[in-house]
Amino acid sequence: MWRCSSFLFSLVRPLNRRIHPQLALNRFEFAQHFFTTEILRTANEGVFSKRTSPFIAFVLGGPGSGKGTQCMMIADTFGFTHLSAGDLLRKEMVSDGENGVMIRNSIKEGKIVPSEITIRLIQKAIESSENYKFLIDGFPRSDENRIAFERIVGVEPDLVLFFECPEEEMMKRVLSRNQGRIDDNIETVKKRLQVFHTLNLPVVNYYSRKGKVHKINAVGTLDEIFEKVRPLFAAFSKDGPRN
Ligand SMILES: Nc1ncnc2c1ncn2[C@@H]1O[C@H](COP(=O)(O)OP(=O)(O)OP(=O)(O)O)[C@@H](O)[C@H]1O
Ligand SMILES: O=c1ccn([C@@H]2O[C@H](COP(=O)(O)O)[C@@H](O)[C@H]2O)c(=O)[nH]1
Ligand SMILES: [Mg+2]
Repeated sequence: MWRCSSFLFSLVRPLNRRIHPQLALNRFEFAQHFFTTEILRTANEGVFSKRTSPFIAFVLGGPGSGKGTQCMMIADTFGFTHLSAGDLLRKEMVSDGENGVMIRNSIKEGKIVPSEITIRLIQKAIESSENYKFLIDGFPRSDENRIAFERIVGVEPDLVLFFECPEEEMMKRVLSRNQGRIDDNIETVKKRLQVFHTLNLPVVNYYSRKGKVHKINAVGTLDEIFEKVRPLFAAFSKDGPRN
């Protein structure tokens, strides 16, 4: 679906620009204009069947709060595509791309990679997907990230999940994760927690004021936490339409 819109967008973009800059459509506007009918025809998921743009849930929480773990369970159960911003950056980091070294240094220091880079990776993943429902895990990390996403991609999240977890628990989980991540060490975790408080939380507060945040107590077994998450996605099914 979105891959298709991207291809067609690339065909009409020069035309848009020649006509009038204000008439140029961004990619999602284009998808809305040209694919509304198809979504209406194929969708079969209650209130969301009338959607004309992708369904986007931002999944936020401190390091080790369980975002990735719960996203995998949501994706498996409800047919979402799970896009972890951190995973996309780690993949880019080991590719031959020009930003590899900068991304590695940022992750090692627990710093936030420039918005344009992360957004480009997320946007590419959305556009190349057949799906229309996405979990964006670990993004936006700052108000600057959030504003850039809204400006570049032109959509707001439909809901925001926030996993609330005590610091000692997050620290314990990260330090016993054992996946070979370069930021799973005590020095980097301390920095990441600081960034979480100063830059990530304002994003949660912003969406709270807009009534979009669903706060989940992230302490408990995986299944206990998933049972709190489940009702938020009840309108979706695993075998629901992907295009
Ligand atoms: N409810 C839980 N109880 C105990 N351990 C958990 C729980 N949820 C996840 N974990 C474990 O904690 C570690 C961190 O979880 P996860 O990778 O899902 O966190 P995250 O929020 O994605 O972290 P990061 O932001 O660092 O990517 C993993 O080893 C995971 O298996
Ligand atoms: O939007 C993002 C997401 C992540 N980063 C960088 O990656 C690491 C790890 O992210 P996880 O989500 O915990 O896997 C994070 O500390 C940042 O350095 C980012 O810059 N922007
Ligand atoms: Mg994660």
